[in-house]
Amino acid sequence: MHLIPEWPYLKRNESVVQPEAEERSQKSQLSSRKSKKEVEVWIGMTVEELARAMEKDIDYIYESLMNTAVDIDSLEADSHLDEVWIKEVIKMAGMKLKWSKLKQEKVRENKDAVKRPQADPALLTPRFPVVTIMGHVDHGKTTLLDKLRKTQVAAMEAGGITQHIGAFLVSLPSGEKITFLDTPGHAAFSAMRARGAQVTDIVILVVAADDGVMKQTVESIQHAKDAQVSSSALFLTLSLSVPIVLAINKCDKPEADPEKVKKELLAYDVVCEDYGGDVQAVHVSALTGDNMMALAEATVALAEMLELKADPTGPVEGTVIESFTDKGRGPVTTAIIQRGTLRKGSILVAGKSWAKVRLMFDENGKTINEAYPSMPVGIVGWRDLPSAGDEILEVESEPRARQVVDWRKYEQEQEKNKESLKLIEEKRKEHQEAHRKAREKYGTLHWKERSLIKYKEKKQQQPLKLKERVERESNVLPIIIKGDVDGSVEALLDIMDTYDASHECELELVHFGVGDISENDVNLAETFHGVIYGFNVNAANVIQQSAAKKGVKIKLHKIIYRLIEDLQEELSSRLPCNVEEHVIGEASILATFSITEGKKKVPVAGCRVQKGQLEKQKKFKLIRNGHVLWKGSLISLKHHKDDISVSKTGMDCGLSLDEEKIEFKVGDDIVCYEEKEVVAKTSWDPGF
Ligand SMILES: Nc1nc2c(ncn2[C@@H]2O[C@H](COP(=O)(O)OP(=O)(O)OP(=O)(O)O)[C@@H](O)[C@H]2O)c(=O)[nH]1
Repeated sequence: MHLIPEWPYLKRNESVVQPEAEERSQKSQLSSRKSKKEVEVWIGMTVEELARAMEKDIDYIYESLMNTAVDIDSLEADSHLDEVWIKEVIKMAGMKLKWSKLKQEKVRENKDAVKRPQADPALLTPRFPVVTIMGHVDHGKTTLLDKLRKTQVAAMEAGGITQHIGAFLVSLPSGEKITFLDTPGHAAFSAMRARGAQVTDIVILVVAADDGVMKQTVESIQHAKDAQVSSSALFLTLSLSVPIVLAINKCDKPEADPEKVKKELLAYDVVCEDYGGDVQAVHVSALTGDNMMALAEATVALAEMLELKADPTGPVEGTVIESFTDKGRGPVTTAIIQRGTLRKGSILVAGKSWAKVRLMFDENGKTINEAYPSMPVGIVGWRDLPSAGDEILEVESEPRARQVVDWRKYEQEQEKNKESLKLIEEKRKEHQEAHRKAREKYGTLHWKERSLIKYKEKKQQQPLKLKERVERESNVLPIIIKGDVDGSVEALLDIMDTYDASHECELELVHFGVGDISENDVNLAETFHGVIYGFNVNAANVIQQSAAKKGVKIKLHKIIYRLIEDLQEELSSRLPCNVEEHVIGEASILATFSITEGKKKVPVAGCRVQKGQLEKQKKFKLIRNGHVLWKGSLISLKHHKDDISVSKTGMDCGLSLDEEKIEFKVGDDIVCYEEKEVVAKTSWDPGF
């Protein structure tokens, strides 16, 4: 690797790979090491950051990496450099590297809590099914759930008040139990699936017998097919869909046609038992409660076939079904327990929240002390509100819960950082593409030469000399750009490139370069009536005084977008003002007649002022059916026979216009207005 000797920005003593260096005595090597400049670096630093840390310009970094494996063409100021290249550049510059403690990213140890491995089959005990009811709008999901819930309430002591906790348990006379989720079907299902959580063992698909298979029926089937089964008996075949029980509803209606429903479902691979498949179909009426028990039994029968089992021992695992904030209790969640047994005092984590369980209750609001797998339970004690679908895991202690939440927040932060890096990378690629196109046009010329060619091309397109144009037209802004380093001038020129002829004021680059503002810059600006923009450069007092004398504006900035804002303002100030009309008064024409003045007949409009006032000295327009027929001044404004200067709301007046050919019509409108100049704003927005 070597540096190009003629590179102008590389001072001799900055070159590292000096063959003589090896021949130096140990003593001199030691002393040179001591005097080496120390550069603070960190992983992921950008080209620009490295240049700044080394007190060099960006081109220095490019040149240093020129003959390495780095793809220079795709390297931008904000490109992140690999650790190896950071080291290489520092080494080549003969500088010493120091890893920054603050910015160096330490790889944090993963402190997340995770589910336990599959339970030993010997520990598994039977559990009851968790069921979701799905189907098309108005096919009777809510009525069905209500009926099922009431069966339960009736089975309990009369007058029991049910509480909506997103799920409820139904006990059948046979002693079997079913947990129904009563969260809005699709939304809850999708939220849980999006988080990879699956709590449903069975879907009851409700189809109205008088309506048949509809759009959301098909979507529900798709949801059931896409979902994964949480059933322990089926855990080896995770790709299996959630089994369906078909509830053909509204069978009490005379127009009900259950057979049509079954036939229609064949097209979606839902094959009922009558058709040789394994889907049980139950004809029900959610309204009358007919066959409710048969539906529950069909569900239990399917659950038995699924051999649903869970491990009720060890730390709890579950899923958040719903979460809400209760005025008195704070954040509350409803959960379905899937493993272990939840007890008061357990420490849980879910999403980025944790809880020490203070209170547990069932759907009847009754405090419970334990919740087993498949049981819906309300949990109080959360620090923040977890989301539906979040996985609940029990951890050993509060400090451990805090650690998990901390880690998850950190991980989310990292994700966000990655996303912004991705965005930066996309921007870099866009720039790279623009550069590639420019290179196709200009070959491998240095950017300075490219800018000069572009500058000359532009000049050729505009044959009139700039000076003459500036003198003739006020909407031309000649500018001179000075920057501290090549990189900043190039960046500014790139931004100027986004300015095109479609913008109302012409932007003319008269001169650009690196370094402080000079007398020459001031002279050029004076000649062309231009403005000097300096980025990270100075203008000595004498220069400032000379500029002031010559009426030349020097604008110095240290932040690039401030410079652009300033330039936008300057461009705006060169634009002609916009003229806006302000209405002073409106009148409608009630009668038309003419008067004789000398030999001439002058048409007169008899008006009533409806709004504001008419002022004789202001401008007027005549409007018919929304179209402006005339704009101009009045030659007379009268009240009866008297000349007046103002006619106010509600007053009648007669007026004649400075255009005699106009014929007034009853119903026309007269508008009195004035014109106001409004400062225009440039439409150029380079996106800062
Ligand atoms: N005749 C008859 N009407 C029913 C039956 N089940 C529900 N309905 C009526 O059908 C209408 C819709 O019932 P819902 O239970 O609100 O239907 P849904 O599927 O929950 O509707 P969304 O919540 O909008 O998706 C209501 O007017 C019910 O009274 C039934 O078995 N027979």
